[in-house]
Amino acid sequence: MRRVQIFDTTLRDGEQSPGISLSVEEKVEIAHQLARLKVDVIEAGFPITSEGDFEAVSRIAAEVRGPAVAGLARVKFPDIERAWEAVKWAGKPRIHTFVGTSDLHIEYQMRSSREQVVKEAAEAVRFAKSLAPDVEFSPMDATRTEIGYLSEVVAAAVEAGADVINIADTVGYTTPAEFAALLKELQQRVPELKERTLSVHCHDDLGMAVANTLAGVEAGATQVEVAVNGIGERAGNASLEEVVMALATRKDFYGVEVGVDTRQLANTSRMVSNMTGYEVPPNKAVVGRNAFAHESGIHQDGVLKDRRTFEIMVPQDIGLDGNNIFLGKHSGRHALKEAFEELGYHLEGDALNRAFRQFKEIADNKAVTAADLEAIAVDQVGSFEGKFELSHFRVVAASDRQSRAAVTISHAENGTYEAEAEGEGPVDAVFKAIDAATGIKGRLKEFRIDAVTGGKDALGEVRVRVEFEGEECSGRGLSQDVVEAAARAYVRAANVYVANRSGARVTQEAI
Ligand SMILES: CC(=O)SCCNC(=O)CCNC(=O)[C@H](O)C(C)(C)COP(=O)(O)OP(=O)(O)OC[C@H]1O[C@@H](n2cnc3c(N)ncnc32)[C@H](O)[C@@H]1OP(=O)(O)O
Ligand SMILES: CC(C)C(=O)C(=O)O
Ligand SMILES: [Mg+2]
Repeated sequence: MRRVQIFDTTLRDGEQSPGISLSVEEKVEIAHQLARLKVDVIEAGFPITSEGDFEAVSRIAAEVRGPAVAGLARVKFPDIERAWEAVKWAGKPRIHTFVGTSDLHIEYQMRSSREQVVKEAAEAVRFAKSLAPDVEFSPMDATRTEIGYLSEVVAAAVEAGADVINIADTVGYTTPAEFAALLKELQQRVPELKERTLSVHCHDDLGMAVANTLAGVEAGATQVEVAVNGIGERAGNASLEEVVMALATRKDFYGVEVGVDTRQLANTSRMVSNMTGYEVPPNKAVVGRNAFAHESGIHQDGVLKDRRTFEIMVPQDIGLDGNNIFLGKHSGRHALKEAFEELGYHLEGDALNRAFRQFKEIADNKAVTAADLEAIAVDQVGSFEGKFELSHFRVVAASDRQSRAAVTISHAENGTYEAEAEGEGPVDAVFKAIDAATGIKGRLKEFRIDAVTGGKDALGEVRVRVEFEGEECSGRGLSQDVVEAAARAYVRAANVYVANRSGARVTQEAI
């Protein structure tokens, strides 16, 4: 049976979603989970774009074993060299180079010509192939590229040594039937494609990314580029879990195999959602919380008699068989570490110790759920611990006057600072008191609060984006007290600013 390779681009195209900015630690953690999920390729980033991206791709290449690790590069030699420097540590390194091939892209973005682009594409592939054993080439905006020219570019890339040709529906423009016809014609025009991997990369602008990807498989593609929870540029990429479960559930129809361990899908989806702050809609296919919930009487009746009447997949298939995590205030570090592992997180050393303290504080007040543990893990994996720490705060809030807050902030080297302030509500008052204590004035740009679980005793998770002297920094805080969660998030953002100002480089947390 034909095997379809799963190329995951959560950490590259997925991270291009507006507002998502993962730290290096978070990317490495997600990459480990993708390896557990057994994807075939992890596109870990676009190394030339920043020091942070370069570091993330290099670390993933060096630390994560199993999948191939790809780095993106324009058809520019410096991009390709940088991508190679980052991926070369991988067991299976890949350089992925791309260029716009539609007349729109050539004329208006590249300000170039068809002749020049085909030449640069071939040179780039040849150069990449001189460095890496595995090279992928993508004609960007392929679905709006005239087929004759698309075939010419693809043939040139194949001739130059490309191992994988990835046909990108960059702006989510095509339809399933049209895409299948395009791929078939391309294979006829470039027969050498038979000896290469044909890949598809679809965007969801018209809500057809998954349908187009599956049409690609029907038309002969043996690699699909997807992202967890369908995140990605604009409306996102084809969702990994939907494509995988469609291929697995309808194996009878598609006649292909995938190597993914589908029982890791739910964990992976939650991890990506928690770390990116992009929530999964309740009615989302496969991983939405209602995907296996039956509301109406007739459906419930059917499922009670035989699940197959209204369910085409079972929750266990995606790892929703309930976990066996029972942790309470008497649990120790080993049990906590084990529980984190079960949820897909690897915490050690200081991060585990901080998580353990946080866990004990919570367990003293409430029953700790798997969702609480995930929130604690995310809080520790992605957090940057700087010099300032919130030691204590007090706030008085009333509906008929300004709120008043007092904070004590400790500094790793300079002792403690205390300050008081008034504000429009308790959060504003605490933020102003923190400004006064640290001596750094921040301007709140974004504030988000989420309850980790239901119930009055739920943990509150606050994400802030704050501008300090023209520089925007993010922070995240977790506590049963939402004002405390907000204060912790704000102090973390201030720590990022202080570290950046002093020359240390901190890759920002996502808000
Ligand atoms: C469809 C996709 O997902 S493509 C990937 C998108 N991802 C990103 O853009 C990642 C984040 N990007 C960045 O950090 C920056 O854009 C960088 C570092 C890549 C480049 O920054 P800058 O050098 O300042 O260029 P800027 O982004 O303003 O413009 C892009 C330039 O690359 C050119 N370009 C775009 N794609 C390609 C390509 N595939 N190959 C060669 N050149 C390209 C453009 O024509 C433009 O060139 P110009 O400066 O001569 O006009
Ligand atoms: C880099 C390419 C493959 C891309 O993301 C796109 O065209 O959408
Ligand atoms: Mg894309």
